[in-house]
Amino acid sequence: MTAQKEAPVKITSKDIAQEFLSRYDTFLFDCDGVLWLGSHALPYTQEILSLLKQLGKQLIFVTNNSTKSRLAYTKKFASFGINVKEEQIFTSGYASAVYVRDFLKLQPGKDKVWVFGESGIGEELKLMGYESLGGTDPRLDVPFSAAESPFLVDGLDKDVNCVIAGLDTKVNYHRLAVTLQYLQKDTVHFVGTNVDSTFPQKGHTFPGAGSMIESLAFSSNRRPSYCGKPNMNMLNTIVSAFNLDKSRCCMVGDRLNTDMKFGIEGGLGGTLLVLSGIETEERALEISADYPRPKFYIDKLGDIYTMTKL
Ligand SMILES: O=C(O)COP(=O)(O)O
Ligand SMILES: [Mg+2]
Repeated sequence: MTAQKEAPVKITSKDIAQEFLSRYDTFLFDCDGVLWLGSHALPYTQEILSLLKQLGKQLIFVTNNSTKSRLAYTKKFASFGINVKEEQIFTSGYASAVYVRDFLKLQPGKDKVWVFGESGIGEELKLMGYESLGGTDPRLDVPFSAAESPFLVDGLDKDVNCVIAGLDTKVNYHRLAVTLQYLQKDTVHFVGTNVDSTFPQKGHTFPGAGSMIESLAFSSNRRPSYCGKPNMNMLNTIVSAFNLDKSRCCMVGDRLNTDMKFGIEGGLGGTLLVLSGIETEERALEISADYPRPKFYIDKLGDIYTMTKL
């Protein structure tokens, strides 16, 4: 892993904040733990994003959260008073659908995808013309019975050639059991949205997508192809979509092994770790083989706004 040799700089004053802002033209924002915790916006999220827009900065949102589609995210942003276009948003669900289309080259209208996860994955697949099964189908909410599951009684769907697994807050034995049946076929590809072991919410840390996907990996004795951060395919898609000068880009995130790794291994000019989600100051400063150190860190994103404005 490319190590960040210099110790991370903590943004603690107006001068450091302004110097930080002047270095970059484009900011790539992680969402959970940076902009909000579930339905609670973090302080001054709306203000810092509009300040950056006023300064002429380009804003891109890169989330490992696959539960919502990009369109659904525009509505979440709007609920916080933030106007964001679908093209500015990249989710791990979208990245997984792109992988199915461009790398696995599954055929829309013919190949189907079994989804372990929420609506964000199936909606992105549908936009690309793929039929998906499983996912939010309410019949999966029923307690599992091998003899009665409508997904098993008539046999597996022969057109399913891929499983995409992501965060599912309705995870249960029925979903795990049927997904495993598809993964036991070695012709079925195994795609994971994101590795995040945990998921930050207001006042709590809950299980993340990785904890569910790894359960499927363990039972099937297979490894998934993970598509979200820190996978470089996701970064390459973004860099070419916007023709970005990577040296003038900064990745802002709350997790070292996804967000900071994504920015550092992707050769972006900067990385900013916020301590409002998963990580602590101690871990930000630690030298570890498992995750890189960020270039900058700050308690929370909104502090940049309060430091420069108030
Ligand atoms: O859903 C997750 O696990 C994390 O999402 P994030 O990348 O926006 O922090
Ligand atoms: Mg995050």
